[in-house]
Amino acid sequence: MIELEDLTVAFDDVTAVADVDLRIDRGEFVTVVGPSGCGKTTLLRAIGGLQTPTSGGVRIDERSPSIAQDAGDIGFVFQQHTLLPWKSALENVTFLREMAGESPDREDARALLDSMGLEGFEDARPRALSGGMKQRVAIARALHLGADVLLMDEPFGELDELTRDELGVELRSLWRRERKTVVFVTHSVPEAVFLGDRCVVMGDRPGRIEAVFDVELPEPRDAAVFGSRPFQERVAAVRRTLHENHD
Ligand SMILES: Nc1ncnc2c1ncn2[C@@H]1O[C@H](COP(=O)(O)OP(=O)(O)OP(=O)(O)O)[C@@H](O)[C@H]1O
Repeated sequence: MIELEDLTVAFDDVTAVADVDLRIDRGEFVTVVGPSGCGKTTLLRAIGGLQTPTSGGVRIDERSPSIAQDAGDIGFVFQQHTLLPWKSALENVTFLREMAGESPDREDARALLDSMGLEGFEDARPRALSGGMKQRVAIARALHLGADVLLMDEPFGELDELTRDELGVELRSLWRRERKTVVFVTHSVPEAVFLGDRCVVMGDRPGRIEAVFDVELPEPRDAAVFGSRPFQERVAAVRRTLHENHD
């Protein structure tokens, strides 16, 4: 379980995140949506131990984020794929575990790439992969680490809309198989509603939680959901809350 208690992160003259309380259950998929600059990335970085809180705190299964990270329990996926250009897709997946001193499990890495639709691209370098494929490799890399918690910061932000929808469908189905705890930050309301069990809506100045929506949609969530009425109603409700809290 991830517990945020009274979490505040301030930079010189900006309070990026103010008094955030949130509990995320093990195996839950939580999305965070909010206007640009409202503190989403800062919140995610604090959860992952990359940003020290000014006050309040974060516990991951009763441990500090840095201890959880040292134990290999947190995987990150960022907007920029951060793959190593000189390594193949397969080597990029195994690399972080090798860095951690573990022997590479090429079979697991290969299976993950296959499950992400990258069969036949194991030996390709990143420059030969499309943006969507690179993000698939980055997700496989995080899963190969064996982390229970995946922190994802706009991972599909640079992709075209169709690829973004496709990857959303794949990620949700992957999550149903693996049941990782996922915290997923996005600007996109439809993406937040489609992916999340709960959708956290942030307001800005200072960054705070305005509302948390339970998203109950029929499973499995596939592309047909995007056109469904319950989906569109939830998107409209989240949008309303965002607009109400943005000046
Ligand atoms: N290292 C830093 N030093 C100073 N200010 C920072 C730092 N990191 C973030 N901020 C400020 O904190 C606020 C929140 O930034 P953050 O990147 O968390 O927002 P965001 O919601 O992720 O934005 P976006 O959606 O545009 O990526 C912004 O005003 C930003 O300028």
